[in-house]
Amino acid sequence: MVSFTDLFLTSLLAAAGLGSALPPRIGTADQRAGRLTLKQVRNPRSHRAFNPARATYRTFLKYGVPAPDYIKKAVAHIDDEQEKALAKMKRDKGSAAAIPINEVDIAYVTPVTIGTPPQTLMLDLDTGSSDLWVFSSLTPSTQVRGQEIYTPTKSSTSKLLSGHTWSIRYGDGSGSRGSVYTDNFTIGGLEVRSQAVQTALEVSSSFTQEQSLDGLVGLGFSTLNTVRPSSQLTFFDNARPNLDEEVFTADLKYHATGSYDFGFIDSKKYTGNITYTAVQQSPGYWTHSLSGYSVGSGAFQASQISGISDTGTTLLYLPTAIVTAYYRQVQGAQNSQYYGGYVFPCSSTLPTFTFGIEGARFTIPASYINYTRISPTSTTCYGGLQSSSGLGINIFGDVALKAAFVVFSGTNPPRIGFATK
Ligand SMILES: CSc1ccc(CNCCO)cc1
Repeated sequence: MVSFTDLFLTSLLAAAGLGSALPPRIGTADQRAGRLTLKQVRNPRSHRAFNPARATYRTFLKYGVPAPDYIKKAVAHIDDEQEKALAKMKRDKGSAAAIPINEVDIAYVTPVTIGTPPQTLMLDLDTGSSDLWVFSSLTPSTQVRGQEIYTPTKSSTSKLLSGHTWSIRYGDGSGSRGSVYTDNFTIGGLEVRSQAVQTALEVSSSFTQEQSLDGLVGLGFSTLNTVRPSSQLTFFDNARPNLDEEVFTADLKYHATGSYDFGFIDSKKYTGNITYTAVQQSPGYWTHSLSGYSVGSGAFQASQISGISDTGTTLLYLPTAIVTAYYRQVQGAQNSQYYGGYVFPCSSTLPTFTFGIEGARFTIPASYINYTRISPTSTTCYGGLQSSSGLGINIFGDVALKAAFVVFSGTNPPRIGFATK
């Protein structure tokens, strides 16, 4: 059977007025004694796409005929087109804003679009969980207070994932549950077709009260997803195969809009080098260790502190011994049962808090730890650093993460990187 390549070459050679001077085939199938059979194999080292004009050019060279100019130009034309095509494939990326939902950065939301035509919602990208759920047309109106909702029946690309349900409870006691659709979903220009979108049939009161938050995008590992009978993949796990780099980055800011990037690391967003450290992905959080800490100008205390980097948790929760060492430096600070944590006079001068990632050091400004007044007229303030003793896990929440540029790397094995900014 004459192959496409043969036909293509013949036609090119014919066009060049060279007839079918195709090179003789190598590798005859003849098994008679005294004859040699050579099996052709693909060159495993050739990563470059096949450029037919280059093959023709070589044929000219092989038969000692100077290749016409247009053949040389054709080689370049095809190389350019292949280069551009490659640049488009596996080059997905996205970049979107991370907007604080109130004046003390209790959470950050990011605009996303769902469905056809696109419905825009503001969702909390949460590395501490792995469900993508939204306020929806199925959420009782008594539980919706100003949130944008996703209405699957208005999307021509929505599909019910029949028989599937979900239910989630977060560390702060909030929660939600519901049904599941798949639909087109984009963040910052990065699209995932048929992303599982979990539609809320019920949300807890703390979600109802957060009127600027329309749901969550879980960016933990998909093993934590609560959809049953079959669990669903996160947006990042769905997008990963098409991303230029298997990463997403968080650049959260203090009382300002930051950003999340997918598929690339923007060198304009950080200074110095990124220091990476190992991630344990079981049971599904971005679990890693700090290499130690220091309070204010005090000496660095080296100690492996295991915890989770969680963009969906507001504060920094560390072992009681570290937290008491910090507040011992704050005149009038106390661990208040009444207020449920460490409080201090708002007029206090707080020390900075520094944490280590391997050999690197990241300092949280005192202002981040002077988190908020107990009430608008109170002179008592609540700390951004609190004890993790009641949680059973240390949580490096937004108070810590906004002091760095953070790279969540979905490579195998996964790792997490921190850089100053
Ligand atoms: C009520 S506002 C709210 C935002 C995010 C979450 C989930 N974050 C915790 C674990 O990452 C819970 C409540």
